[in-house]
Amino acid sequence: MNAIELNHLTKRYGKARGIEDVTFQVAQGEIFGFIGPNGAGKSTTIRTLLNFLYPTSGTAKILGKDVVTEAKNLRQHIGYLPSEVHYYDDMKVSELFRFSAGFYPGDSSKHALELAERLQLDTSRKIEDLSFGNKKKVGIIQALMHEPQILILDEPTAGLDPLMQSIFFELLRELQQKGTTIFFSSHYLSEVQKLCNRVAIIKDGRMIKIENMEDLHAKKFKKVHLHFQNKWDQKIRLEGVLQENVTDNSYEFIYNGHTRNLLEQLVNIQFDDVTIEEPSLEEIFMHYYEKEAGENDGL
Ligand SMILES: Nc1ncnc2c1ncn2[C@@H]1O[C@H](COP(=O)(O)OP(=O)(O)OP(=O)(O)O)[C@@H](O)[C@H]1O
Repeated sequence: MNAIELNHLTKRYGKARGIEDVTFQVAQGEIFGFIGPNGAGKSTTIRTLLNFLYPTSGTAKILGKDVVTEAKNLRQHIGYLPSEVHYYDDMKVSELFRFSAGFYPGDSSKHALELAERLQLDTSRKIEDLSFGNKKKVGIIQALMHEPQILILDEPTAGLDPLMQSIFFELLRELQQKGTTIFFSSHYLSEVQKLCNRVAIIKDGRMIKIENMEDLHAKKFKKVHLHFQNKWDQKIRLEGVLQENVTDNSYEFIYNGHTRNLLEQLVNIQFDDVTIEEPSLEEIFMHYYEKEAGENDGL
C-alpha cells in the first residue's frame, strides 16, 4: 500500500486553475519533495490532500483511505505544517502544546517539549513575542508532536536559519528511519537534493516530472563550458543541449546524454578551452521553470 496516492486529482477555483490531473504515489517511509515556482499548485495539492479543499475531480488516498470520505479517521495519522502559521497570540508556547495535545490520544505534550529543546525553542514565551523563525518551529513541533505516520509539510524551512534547518533535517531523517513518510514542498532544490528520495516537479498546475534522486546523480548530466578566442558560431547545433548561455567568447550549456556522444560532438569544434563538470540540481531543473510543461523531454 502506498502512503499517499493521487489519481487524476483536479482542483479548480471557479474557472481559475488550481491543479489539473495530478497523479503520483508516495511509498511508505519515503521522503518525497514537491517543487515548483510560485503559483504552481503546491499548496492547492497539499490542501486538497488534507481535505481543506474539495477536489473538482479525481481522487486521493492516504494510507489507503480516501481523503474526502475518511478525512476524520486520517487526521490523527497526519502531521501538517501549513506554509503560513497563525496562532492565538496571547498563549504561551507550552500552553499551546498542552492544548494541541488534547486532540490526540496519549500525552504528546511531553514529546512536544522534547522537540522544543532539540529545536532550541523557549516554551515559556508568549507566541506574540516570537520571531517568524521561532513561530515556524512552533508549527513544526505541532506537526510532529503526536508522532504521525505521515508528515505533510508546506515549505517547512522558510524562515529557519541554516543551523536550525540542519537540526530539522536530522530530525526528519530520524523519523524516516522509524518509518514515517514525509511529503514536503519547497522552492529550494538544494534542500530537496539533501533530503529526498524522489522529487516531483509541478508547474502551471500540472505535474511535469517525477525523478529519483539516485538517477539524477547517475551522471546523466554535464555542465560544459567552451571558451573561444573568437566568437562562438551560433549556427552550430549540438545534440542533447538542455539549456545554453552564449557570451562573446564562451558557450556554456547543460548536456543530457551519453558522455561519449558529447565528446564526439566536441572534437569537431574549434574551442580554445573546455571544462566539463557535474551540474547542480538547480542547473538541471532550471529549464523546467523556464520552459512550458511537456516542451522538453530531456530528463
Ligand atoms: N483561494 C483561491 N482562489 C482562487 N485561486 C486560487 C486560490 N488559491 C490558489 N489559487 C490559484 O491556484 C494556483 C496554484 O496556487 P498555489 O497556492 O497552490 O501555488 P503554490 O505552488 O503553492 O505557490 P507558492 O509557491 O507561491 O506558494 C495559482 O494560480 C493561484 O492563483
